[in-house]
Amino acid sequence: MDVSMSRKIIFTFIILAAISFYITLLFNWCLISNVSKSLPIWQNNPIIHNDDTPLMQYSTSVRVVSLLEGNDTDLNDISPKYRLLREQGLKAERQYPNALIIGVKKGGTRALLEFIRIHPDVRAAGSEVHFFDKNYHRGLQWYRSHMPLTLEGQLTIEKTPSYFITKEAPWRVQMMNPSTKLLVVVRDPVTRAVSDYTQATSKKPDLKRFEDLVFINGTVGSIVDTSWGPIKLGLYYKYLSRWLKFFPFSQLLFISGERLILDPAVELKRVQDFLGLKRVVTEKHFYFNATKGFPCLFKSEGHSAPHCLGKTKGRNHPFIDPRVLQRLRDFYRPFNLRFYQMTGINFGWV
Ligand SMILES: Nc1ncnc2c1ncn2[C@@H]1O[C@H](COP(=O)(O)OS(=O)(=O)O)[C@@H](OP(=O)(O)O)[C@H]1O
Repeated sequence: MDVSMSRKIIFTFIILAAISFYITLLFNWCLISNVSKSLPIWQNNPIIHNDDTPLMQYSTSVRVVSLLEGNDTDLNDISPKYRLLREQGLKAERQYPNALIIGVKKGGTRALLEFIRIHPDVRAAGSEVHFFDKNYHRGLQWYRSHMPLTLEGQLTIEKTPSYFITKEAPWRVQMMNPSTKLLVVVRDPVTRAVSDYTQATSKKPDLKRFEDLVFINGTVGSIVDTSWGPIKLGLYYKYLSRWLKFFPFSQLLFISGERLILDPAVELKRVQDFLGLKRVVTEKHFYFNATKGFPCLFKSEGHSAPHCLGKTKGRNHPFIDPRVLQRLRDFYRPFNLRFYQMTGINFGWV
């Protein structure tokens, strides 16, 4: 091999080495710049989850927040949805309820809550909070912490049916907010008593027969035992007069439990008007489920598919001696009349 030939080989080798070095450099630069671009994306998009537990991911502590149920500090979160809300001047907060479904037990209170919360301007506490009866000692902050997050303009609603019969509840609610709107779902006290009893037997199957508990000495002709819870609770006028000592009549709305089953849209129209809401919940939201025998929903906040209320709503009632039922109707008649006079509504219980 002559000298000029070996020079050519060395020269070609140098050129090739330079090109390969340049390509490697270019490749590494692209790689580094892409990785650094993707890092802020991880940081700006924390994973949305229903739990508050921190999640370790990509060796980084990622705060897990729920858009709907998080606490107030979640608002400082940099999730794009919150940023969007903030940019629009919207702030999500927990607030005390503007309206309460105060009763009556077994009147159809769950149905009312589930129906009204379809409304986009309504947010509801999912379970009964029992603040104004059992949990009052826990304080208002505790109560508020059990409320859902709401945006400006949205109403907060809570339902605990035992409020209606709790002696202290009227003044306690008034102390919280004298403008609180009060919703009362009422139902024929006779069927309500049977419904109450049916629920009690589901928890205590060895409970005496309804017929044996209704009367003081257990016989049909004798005195109705008004100390027995299912009977006492049907004396609506008595409980209502307590509430009227603390709230003007205009702040109460009475919903017929029977109409809520037969024609939910009509009752929901009244409820929306009373709460100052646009009439959004209409007949289009309901269908009648013949098997269940009750109106059900096409969709709601938590379900995108048609669904009915749970198994504990719309139970089969036991057979009750018709003479006992008639005796109870006669017993309630004067008290119902008094209630009709107080509310200005004839609920048609016969
Ligand atoms: N749409 C629909 N689906 C199912 N059930 C309905 C509905 N609308 C009203 N109801 C009636 O609601 C009764 C239960 O009342 P409450 O929800 O107030 O009960 S509770 O006090 O919260 O336990 C329940 O009483 P029972 O029939 O005795 O189970 C129902 O009659």
